[in-house]
Amino acid sequence: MRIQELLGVDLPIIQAPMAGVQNSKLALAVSSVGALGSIPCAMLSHDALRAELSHIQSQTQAPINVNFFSHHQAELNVERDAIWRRTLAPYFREYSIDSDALPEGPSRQPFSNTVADILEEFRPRVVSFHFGLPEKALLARVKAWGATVLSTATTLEEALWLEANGADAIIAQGLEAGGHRGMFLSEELGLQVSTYSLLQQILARVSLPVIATGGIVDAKGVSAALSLGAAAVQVGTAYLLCDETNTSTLHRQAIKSNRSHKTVITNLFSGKPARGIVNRVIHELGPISELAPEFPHAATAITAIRQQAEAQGCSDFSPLWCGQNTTGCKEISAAELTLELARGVEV
Ligand SMILES: Cc1cc2nc3c(=O)[nH]c(=O)nc-3n(C[C@H](O)[C@H](O)[C@H](O)COP(=O)(O)O)c2cc1C
Repeated sequence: MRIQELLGVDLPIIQAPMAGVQNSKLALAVSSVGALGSIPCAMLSHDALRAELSHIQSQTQAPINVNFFSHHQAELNVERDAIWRRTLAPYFREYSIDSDALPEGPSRQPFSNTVADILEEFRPRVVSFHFGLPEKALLARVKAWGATVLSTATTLEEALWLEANGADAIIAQGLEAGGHRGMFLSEELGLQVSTYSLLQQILARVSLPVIATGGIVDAKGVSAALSLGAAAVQVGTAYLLCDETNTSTLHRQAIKSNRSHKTVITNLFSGKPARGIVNRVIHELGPISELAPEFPHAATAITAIRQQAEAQGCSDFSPLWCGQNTTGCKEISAAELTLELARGVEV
């Protein structure tokens, strides 16, 4: 089956779900020209999720991909958290923050039965997961209404695991990709490979359709990925400046600046590795810290500093998620960008 039939869309192009910078407005714009729009749901409350799904239902019959995290939610390790707060103490002092009285960081609950209850009311055609897949019974609930299930692999081993455990298509996320790495079997960053290498490694061993993602920003990139055998592409970073995103002014400034090519994989902002533009806190602490609490608990302390800094117009502590290739980022409508990308698809 062609991937367009599996996903219910005309174009083999998926707008990547991007938590924190977009909602259904971007997804609907992308969907309006025949590609698959996505909404990131990992940080939505149950009420907000229901509101987004109702809004989409009122606007379109076309499928929209709903995206969730399926990580194992670690308990907060109080000792490690205290060490982390001590590491960040100079910044707390700089911004006069009481590190003993921090509000909890942004919620990132894994996919759950409660969320599946809400989805069942709407029966979305495409559901994607980052960080593996939910446990078997929960995944079976999603598949029971006929959803196509996508999940991200960052290594060949992860792709083989996803194939054996119920994914319908695999998103091959290369090292270039912006945002969180979907890695779930190994934490070994040194084993992560670039998009085209990963795509070909997976295609050689897996029979499911493979969607290439990471560093694909224009028609030439789309064409290259498809000619290497990708069934579709997923594009994130290129959409970050589009009119329909909520990318903050500071984030936009960083993407448009002459430092946008300086991205690294860092765990400082959430506890899991993610790619973003280098800023002061990454520069001073180093991108990867053994001391950062486990995902998502690392977010609590740094978010408190980030909020104070951002209020002063400073992105020194902001997660400036961004892929390695920003050459396709344009301040145009998402429909225009999607149609530009579509020129890379042979018809
Ligand atoms: C700002 C940002 C936020 C992201 N958030 C998510 C997310 O919530 N869920 C997800 O599955 N992937 C997320 N990603 C990763 C994308 O799905 C995709 O792997 C990546 O954007 C592809 O690389 P590119 O940015 O070079 O196009 C995010 C990426 C970015 C840039």
